[in-house]
Amino acid sequence: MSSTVDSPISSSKIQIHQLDRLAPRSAFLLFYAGHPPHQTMISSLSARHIARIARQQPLRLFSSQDSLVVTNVHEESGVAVLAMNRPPANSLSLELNEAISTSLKQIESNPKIQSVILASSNPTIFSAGLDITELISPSDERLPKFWNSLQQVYIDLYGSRLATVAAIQGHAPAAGCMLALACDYRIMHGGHGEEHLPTIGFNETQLGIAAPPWMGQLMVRTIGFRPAERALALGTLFPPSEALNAGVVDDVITEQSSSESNEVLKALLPEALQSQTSNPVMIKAYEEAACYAKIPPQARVASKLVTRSESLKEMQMTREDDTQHFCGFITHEVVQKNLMKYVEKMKQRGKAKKS
Ligand SMILES: CCCCC/C=C\C/C=C\C/C=C/C(=O)SCCNC(=O)CCNC(=O)[C@H](O)C(C)(C)COP(=O)(O)OP(=O)(O)OC[C@H]1O[C@@H](n2cnc3c(N)ncnc32)[C@H](O)[C@@H]1OP(=O)(O)O
Repeated sequence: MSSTVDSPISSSKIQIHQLDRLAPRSAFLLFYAGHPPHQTMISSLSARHIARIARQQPLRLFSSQDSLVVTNVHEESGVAVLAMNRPPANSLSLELNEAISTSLKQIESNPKIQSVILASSNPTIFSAGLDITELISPSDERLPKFWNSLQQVYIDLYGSRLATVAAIQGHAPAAGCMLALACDYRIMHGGHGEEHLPTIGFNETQLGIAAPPWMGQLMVRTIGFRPAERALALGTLFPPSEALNAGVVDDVITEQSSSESNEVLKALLPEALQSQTSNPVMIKAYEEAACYAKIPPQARVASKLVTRSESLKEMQMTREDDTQHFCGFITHEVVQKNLMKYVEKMKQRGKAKKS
C-alpha cells in the first residue's frame, strides 16, 4: 500500500510505502522523504499510528512554530539546512542544544546529504550565545547537563562528516560565535547601515567570565595566536568587515536581497525560512555548501580529520574536568553577581527599546 501525505509545513509530499510494516524505520522513512521529523514528536508516534492517521487526514508531524530547530534536506544537491528557531534570540538552552545535536545526527544519517547550512530563522540574530538565564541560580542537576549539551553540540558540529556552512545573518556573540567557528565555512551579513551592524566574537570577559579552553582554542585555530589572545582578553565583538579582516569569517555579503526568490532555496529552506529565499547570505551559503558537496566525501572527511581530530580527542579527554570547572566557576558568588548585573542591563536595554 502506498499513500501520500500533504504536510502542512511544506508543499512537498511524503510518500509512505507500507508504513505498517516499517515500524522501527518510520522516522527514517519520513526523514528520507525530505521531512526530517522533530525527534520527540516522532518518537512518541508508532509507525502503525502514523500510517493510520496518514490514511485518514493530513499528517501534522510537527509545527515549525514550536520546534526549536527547523530542518530540511535537498537530496538533488546533497545540501541540508538546519536552522535555530528559538525566539527571541536563539539563546542556547539545554533543550536547544539537544535539538541541534539530534537534528544534525538525523541529517548525517542520510547518505545523500554531504553539506549542511547552519542558519537562524531570526533575520537579525544568528544566536545570542548561552541562554544567560540558565546560568543564574542554576540547579545542581541541570547545570552540568546544560554544559554537557553545549560540549556535545561543539563535538557534533566540529567533528561532523558533513561540510558545515554557517549563514550568519546577524549577531553571533560568545557561544553563538562558537557555533559559527565550529563550521567549515562562515558567511556573514554586512548589516544594514553603520547603526545596525551585527557583531561576532567571544565577549565573555565583558560578562566577567572567560571562554573555556576549548572555545578559546577554537578562536586561536581560526585567527592565529596573537589576534586571538587579544580578542579573548578584551572580549572583542567584531563588526562584519573587521571579522573578515581578522579571519573570524570567510565572507561578508553586503548586497541587499533581490526581489526574485531562488528556486533551489525555495525547495531547500524549511517553511520558517521561506522569507529568506532571496537573501544573498543564504544564496551564497547554498553555493558554498553545494561546492563542498561535490568533493569526494571520503577525501573531504579525511582532510577534515587531519586538522580537527587532535583537538576533538583533547576535548573528549578533558570534558569532565571542563564541566567541573564550569559549574564551580558559574556558581561562584562573584560570578553570579556579575551575571545578574549583566542580565539586569540586558533587560533595561530591552525595555528602553520597547518604550
Ligand atoms: C577554566 C574555567 C572555564 C570556565 C568557563 C566558564 C564560563 C564560560 C562560559 C561560557 C562561554 C559562553 C558564554 C556565553 O555564551 S554567555 C552569553 C553571551 N551573550 C551575550 O552577551 C549576548 C547578549 N545579548 C545581546 O547582546 C543582544 O541581545 C543581541 C544578541 C546583540 C541582540 O540585540 P537586539 O537588540 O537585536 O535584541 P535584544 O537585546 O532586545 O534581545 C532580544 C531578547 O532576547 C533576550 N536575550 C538576548 N540575549 C540573550 C541571552 N544570551 N540569554 C537570554 N536572553 C537573551 C533579551 O533579553 C531580549 O529579551 P526581551 O524579553 O527583552 O525581549
